[in-house]
Order: sequence, then C-alpha cells, then structure tokens
Amino acid sequence: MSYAVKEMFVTLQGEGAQTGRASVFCRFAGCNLWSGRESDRATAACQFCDTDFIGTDGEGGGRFETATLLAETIEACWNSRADSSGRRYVVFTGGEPLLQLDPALIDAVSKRGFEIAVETNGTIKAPEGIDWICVSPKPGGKLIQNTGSELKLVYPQTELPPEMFKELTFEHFWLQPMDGPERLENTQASVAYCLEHPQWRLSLQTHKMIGIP
Ligand SMILES: C[S@@+](CC[C@H](N)C(=O)[O-])C[C@H]1O[C@@H](n2cnc3c(N)ncnc32)[C@H](O)[C@@H]1O
Ligand SMILES: Nc1nc2[nH]cc(C(=O)O)c2c(=O)[nH]1
Ligand code: SF4
Ligand SMILES: [Mg+2]
Repeated sequence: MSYAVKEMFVTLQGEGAQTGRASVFCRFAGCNLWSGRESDRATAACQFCDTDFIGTDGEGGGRFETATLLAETIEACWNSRADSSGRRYVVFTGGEPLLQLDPALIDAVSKRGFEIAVETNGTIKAPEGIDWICVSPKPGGKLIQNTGSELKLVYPQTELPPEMFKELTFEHFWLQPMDGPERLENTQASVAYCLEHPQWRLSLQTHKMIGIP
C-alpha cells in the first residue's frame, strides 16, 4: 500500500510522559473525524483540532509507494543530526495515523532499530508491535483502542468527562488543556481537576510554549 504523509521532521515530543524526547514525527494526511477543511469544522465529530493534516505538501511530506521507502526516509530524518546515537524514536501522528500505519511499516521501521510511538484518537484498533500508544478520545468516535501507555484527554469536553475513562488500563492519565480562544480558562480548569483527582496529571503542549514544531 502507499502512504500519504503531510510532513516529517525531527523535534522534541512536546506532550505526555515522553515530553522532551528527540523524535522523528511522521504526520500522516487525513482523519476519520474531520475532513480538515475549516468549512466542515462546525459539523465534524472532532471540532477543536489544532493541526493541518490535508495533503502531502508539508516539510518532508509526500507520497511513499512502499513501507521500505517511507522507513528509509524516517531513518534519514533521524540521521540528519550531528549525533544520532541513542535509541531511535518515531512518533506516528496525523490526522489519524491508524488509518495508514500497518504491519508492513511497523516491521520496516522496527528493522531499522526504531522504537515506535503512535498518537491516536482510539477509534481504530492498533496493530501489534507498537511500543508506545497514546490514546486521546474524541466525541463522535467510539473508543476501540481502550488500552495503552497513556490516555491523554483534551479538557474540557462536555461529552467526555474524565470519569468515563478512569477505570481503563493505561499507565498514565493526562488532562491536556484544550488550545484555542479559551486556553487560559481551560488550563485553570485542568489544574483544578488534577488537584482534586490525583489519578490525573497535567500535560502541557510544551512545544507551543518554546516555538518548536
Ligand atoms: C492532532 S492529534 C493527531 C492524532 C490523533 N488524531 C488524535 O486525535 O489523537 C495529536 C494530539 O493533539 C491533541 N490536540 C488536538 N487539538 C488540540 C487542541 N486544540 N488542544 C489540545 N490538544 C489538542 C489531540 O488530542 C492529540 O492528542
Ligand atoms: N513537538 C510536538 N509534540 C507533539 N506531540 C503530539 C503532537 C501531535 O501533533 O501529534 C505533537 C506535535 O505536533 N509537536
Ligand atoms: S481526531 Fe485528531 S487529527 Fe482528527 S480532527 Fe481530531 S485532533 Fe485532529
Ligand atoms: Mg500537534
């Protein structure tokens, strides 16, 4: 199968338990909960998305005809630094990466020594072989992938209170303030919730604070 990648870059993971870790970000094009067009946002299942995932025209983006070609590009991206020793780490995101991340690609990047992470909305079951699964539930999408490494709930969402998820099997439970015009209020509300419910920790989008992708 071929893969549509919006963009690919090296950055530090900005969110959750792997914050600060050097990573190749491979952002797939397309999502099952929003078309990505502003004119559709108000009627989409997921309405607060902060990401442009349409097309393949971003930095390092493109169409990759085989898993090997995409894995080679991910490896070249990792090796583009002065010192690329240390455990190789790739984060597949999007858009919704589980629409495209398949066993062939997992196999091809694993063979090249990568630890594999995914950022998913949880509506599609993750294939075997992923080392770090971050699930971020959304309204209008049934939660199929309901186990993983971390559950990262964007907060607040009226239809998805944290109580809905507290009994699930995840190693970490995060509240991430919803970015947008009410980011400050949402951050205060997230802090208040974490103070009252210590199962939950605060995840800030640190890359946005320091101006890295
Ligand atoms: C753009 S999504 C792509 C991966 C996948 N589709 C998902 O929703 O998890 C990457 C992460 O950004 C989070 N996110 C998206 N829009 C956000 C916003 N406005 N404020 C805070 N986090 C947001 C998502 O919940 C998810 O954890
Ligand atoms: N630095 C950085 N960390 C991130 N963690 C999750 C992201 C995403 O968009 O999936 C993201 C992102 O876009 N940039
Ligand atoms: S599910 Fe993820 S990529 Fe899709 S619209 Fe929502 S936040 Fe954006
Ligand atoms: Mg992002």
